[in-house]
Amino acid sequence: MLELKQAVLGYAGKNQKKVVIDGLSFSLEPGELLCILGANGIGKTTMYRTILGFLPLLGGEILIDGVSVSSLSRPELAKQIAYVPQYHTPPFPYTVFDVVLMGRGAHVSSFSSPKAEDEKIACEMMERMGILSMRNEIYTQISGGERQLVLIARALTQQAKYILMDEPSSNLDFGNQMRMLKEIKKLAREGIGVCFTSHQPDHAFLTDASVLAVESETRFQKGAAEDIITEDLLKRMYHLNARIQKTELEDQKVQYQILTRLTE
Ligand SMILES: Nc1ncnc2c1ncn2[C@@H]1O[C@H](COP(=O)(O)OP(=O)(O)OP(=O)(O)O)[C@@H](O)[C@H]1O
Repeated sequence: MLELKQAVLGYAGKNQKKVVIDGLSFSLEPGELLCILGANGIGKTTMYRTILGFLPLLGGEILIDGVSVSSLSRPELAKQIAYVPQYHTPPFPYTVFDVVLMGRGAHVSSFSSPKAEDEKIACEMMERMGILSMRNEIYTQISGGERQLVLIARALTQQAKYILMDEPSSNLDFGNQMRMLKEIKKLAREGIGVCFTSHQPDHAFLTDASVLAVESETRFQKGAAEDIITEDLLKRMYHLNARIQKTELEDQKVQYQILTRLTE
């Protein structure tokens, strides 16, 4: 289990400290799908970067199965957590295949090169994301949405226990958004703990994800999507008057939809 306990997240310079999130506690279980909601600038990326050790933890603890992530080496951490960033520009014009194969880094010792087995896994994951035919294209010359799919394939290739995704649907067209959501739901069913941020609360309903709502520096709540995403929450978080419509479907499932109108 990945656990944050009273975590204080932010930026510490030589003379000043900027706390963005203060006292965040939640856990992500293997096989759980968690959607993190929060307004722009609330601290979602800061949280990911702290979990991954790119930013120092300013207080509290971050643990995997009871062990502090700060005590893990880079390859040990990479076997536990894969990350899909919002933006990524590699320093060289690698091919799509090379970028995806980089996900095997933690599994290949520094003195050896990737083996046929690593290449097979990379190809399988490209196929899964529908980008195998792009394998020889230059990563810096493909579209933003295509890059997003490549980064997801790279994270899958890492075969980590947990995947953290920073707005994975932000550059994707409607069809690719739905396919990506289906894919991450499937990953969770396969036992991976998947956490994704989204600016579309609908995505939490669509995927039956649990939700962590980050409302302010000190106000957070986690629970089932239908309990957390309320009309009041949408007003507090997005300053929006919206209605949540509940529809009973024939197969006894319930569908929740967020309805908004543009008013003068
Ligand atoms: N390098 C930095 N130094 C100081 N403050 C920073 C730095 N990077 C980000 N911040 C601040 O941290 C806060 C949280 O930013 P963060 O990028 O984590 O938000 P976010 O929730 O991911 O936003 P968005 O939804 O817009 O991507 C913001 O106020 C931002 O200005």
